[in-house]
Amino acid sequence: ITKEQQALMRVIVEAYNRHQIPQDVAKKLLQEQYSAEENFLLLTEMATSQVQVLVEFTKNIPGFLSLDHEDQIALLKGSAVEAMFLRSAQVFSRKMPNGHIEVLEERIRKSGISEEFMTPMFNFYRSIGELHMVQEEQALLTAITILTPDRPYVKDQQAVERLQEQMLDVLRKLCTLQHPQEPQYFARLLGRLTELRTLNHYHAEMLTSWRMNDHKFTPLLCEIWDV
Ligand SMILES: Nc1ccc(C(=O)O[C@H]2C[C@H]3CC[C@@H]2C3)cc1
Repeated sequence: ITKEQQALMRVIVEAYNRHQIPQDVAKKLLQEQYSAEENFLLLTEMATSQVQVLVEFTKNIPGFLSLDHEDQIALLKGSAVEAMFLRSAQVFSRKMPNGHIEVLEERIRKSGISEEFMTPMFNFYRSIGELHMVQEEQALLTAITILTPDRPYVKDQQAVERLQEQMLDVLRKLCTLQHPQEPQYFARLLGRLTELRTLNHYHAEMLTSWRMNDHKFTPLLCEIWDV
């Protein structure tokens, strides 16, 4: 790993750790009562803060702010669901003290999310948990997800590809260093990004069903998901 790649990684990891879900949202998960309405409001608050954290993290990805402004918006809107699930999977699988995980799982299960979406979502959480990623890998994988060139409406795909390739190169070297006994580890991480893409479809269904039951969203969520 070259000196500049180490600097790149430090910037990404610091940004990733600096922007975390506010503690008060996490605390509320434990305190509020368990009605479906209350659970939905908590998830809305959680998703809204996840999107805020995503925007702040993205602004710190070296080179991102030099991209075409409309492409910056297209990348954020195109990756918001995947970045949110990647981060909540990581929060789920490690950051949260044990008691909290069951509570969050319980609230998600009882918030009007349809069963057919629940399974793939928790399978994904489990598959991320099993990887035991270090924070550098988590931060780089999130940046790689955001810098996906073929999102809808991206005009200058080459510019995005150049940034993404830089991140992929650092991640590949890091995996070789961190997991010498597992040469396939890097490929497994990228395989998670494919699994992540399938969640987009389920998430869109989830939003539609909530909207049909007249559930309230925040302005930020309406804007990022065009609902
Ligand atoms: N009004 C909304 C509430 C929650 C979401 C959402 O995507 O929630 C995500 C956060 C974690 C729990 C369900 C998923 C993962 C979207 C709109």
